[in-house]
Amino acid sequence: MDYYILANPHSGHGHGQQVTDKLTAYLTQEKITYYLFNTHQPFDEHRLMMTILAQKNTDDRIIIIGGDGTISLAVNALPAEQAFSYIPAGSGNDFARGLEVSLQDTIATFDHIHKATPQTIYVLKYESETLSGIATNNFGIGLDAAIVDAANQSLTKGFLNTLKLGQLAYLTTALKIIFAKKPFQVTVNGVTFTKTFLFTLTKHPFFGGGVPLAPNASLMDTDIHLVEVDRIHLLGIFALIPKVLKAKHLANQHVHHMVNNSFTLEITSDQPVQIDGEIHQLKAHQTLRVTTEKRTIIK
Ligand SMILES: Nc1ncnc2c1ncn2[C@@H]1O[C@H](COP(=O)(O)OP(=O)(O)OP(=O)(O)O)[C@@H](O)[C@H]1O
Repeated sequence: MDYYILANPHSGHGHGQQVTDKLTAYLTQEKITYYLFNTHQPFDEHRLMMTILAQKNTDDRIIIIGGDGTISLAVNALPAEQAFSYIPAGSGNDFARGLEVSLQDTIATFDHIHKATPQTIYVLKYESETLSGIATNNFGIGLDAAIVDAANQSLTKGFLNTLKLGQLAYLTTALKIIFAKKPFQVTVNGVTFTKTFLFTLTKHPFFGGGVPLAPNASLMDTDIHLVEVDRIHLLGIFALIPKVLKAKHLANQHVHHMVNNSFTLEITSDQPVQIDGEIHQLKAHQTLRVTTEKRTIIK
């Protein structure tokens, strides 16, 4: 059994390179055969995964090293029946938090992988006329899309990440966007929300680098968690933020939490959507269906 490693050396501001170096040194020392495929540019994951799939034998294993963007792109390139392992090396690492994989100890994570047997997890699968794919983290419409878009571009994120306060980047950007973002209307599984501010579907608890948006969500079951927050006055929003950070927000009257294994929704105005941190557009009056897809992880 050999290892095929797909690594993004740029993830986590260079942490991907450090994690890869640590792992490959250990594999060499342990005389475990591996083949390393480093991404050379953004969105290189699909091409590399195709090469790996063409070269590997059935009993060889795939390890993905990177952050949330890397794991999302890599899983989208993988056939559903192909097992994979993941060693986190990003800045947010929400998928790794959801999987309960160590964010620190690369070698311990590999040792677990090496001895582990395959397990089933469920990730989001989304389909509309113009958008389709797999989301390993979250699918968000409106506010969180605007926040992710702005946070990805903001200089603050890089600065705060160097201080290991990446979560704050989303928070400070969120504060700015909160003043500007208008509510929108969405109908989901027959329920209409007329003044939606934040609308996020997720299979695991975390959002924006460890914020527990859906504290009871799990990758191990088929439940999809929808968290919807209404547009309320600014004081109410500010009062809600510490509650979200402490996972106490679901009891708030302006927060709606629905759990189902399938959601069908439609919006009445065009909105930005963020899918695993990538920004797309969702058109008004297009039906979007979100279900789960079974995947196999070795962790
Ligand atoms: N060699 C490369 N140079 C620049 N960008 C790359 C390279 N390889 C991959 N990418 C891009 O990096 C992005 C993924 O980064 P990733 O999300 O994994 O790290 P991160 O942002 O540090 O972590 P997190 O999302 O967990 O905060 C993807 O858009 C991917 O295409």
